[in-house]
Amino acid sequence: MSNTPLLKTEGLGIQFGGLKAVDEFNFEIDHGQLFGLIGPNGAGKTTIFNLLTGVYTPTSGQILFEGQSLAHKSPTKITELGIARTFQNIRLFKEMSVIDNVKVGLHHSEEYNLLSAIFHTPSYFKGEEKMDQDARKLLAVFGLEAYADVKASNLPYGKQRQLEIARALGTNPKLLLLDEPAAGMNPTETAELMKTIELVREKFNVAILLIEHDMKLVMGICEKIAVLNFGTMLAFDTPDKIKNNPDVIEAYLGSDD
Ligand SMILES: Nc1ncnc2c1ncn2[C@@H]1O[C@H](COP(=O)(O)OP(=O)(O)OP(=O)(O)O)[C@@H](O)[C@H]1O
Repeated sequence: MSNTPLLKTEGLGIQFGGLKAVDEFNFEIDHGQLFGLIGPNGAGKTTIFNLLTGVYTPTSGQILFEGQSLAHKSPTKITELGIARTFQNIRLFKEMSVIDNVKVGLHHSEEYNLLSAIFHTPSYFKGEEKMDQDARKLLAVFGLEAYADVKASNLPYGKQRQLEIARALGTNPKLLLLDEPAAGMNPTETAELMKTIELVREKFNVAILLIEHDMKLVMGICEKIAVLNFGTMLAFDTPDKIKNNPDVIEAYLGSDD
């Protein structure tokens, strides 16, 4: 079992009508690794996240998570198995408090007994208390504990993105997928985010795959980078090699991004 990669895709593909959005995508990531996924707009990056999380069903190939096929598994089941994500456009429960947003994620990992919840038994209160403590611990990692009772929509933009990551971590993932976490951030927020991502990887011992257009961030923290172009993998290498790969320069770095 120790040789089994955390995540492996074999010939993964999906077609929408005549368009092969992702084609023959072969990729591997192991426990604790921090990889990037880059490529021009429309290259298929978010589609890959949607395939990995069960939002889309592949039309070819397969996805193995700890050696187990994810075929026909629902997004909820996939979260339970250990894959969590954030979205390109922040998807928080904006009217709820910061801490309640984290608790929503924690429900996945808690043994939740419906009867005890309805009748508010002592075990319900104990469960609630534990959830509250766990949520506060997670917020503390992101320096968000002082904002626990603030409405999520009232947080500054950069902190909303951090909260989304905190909520995803609440499901106790082994693999965290971050979709353009620096989108819309100013340089100070981006620099803070880079530190947060590295801290999360160390503290939670989680593998991270991130889609990002901010090259400074990607090149600065990723061990390896997969480059996607028109749905196919153009290169999969270390940041230094990617930077100097002529195909990549032409397809991506030379484009408007
Ligand atoms: N549900 C869908 N139905 C039809 N086409 C789709 C669907 N989802 C994605 N596509 C198409 O697949 C291609 C890849 O889109 P995707 O959003 O994965 O790109 P991306 O690399 O994430 O781009 P960006 O950097 O702009 O977010 C695009 O041509 C897109 O229009």
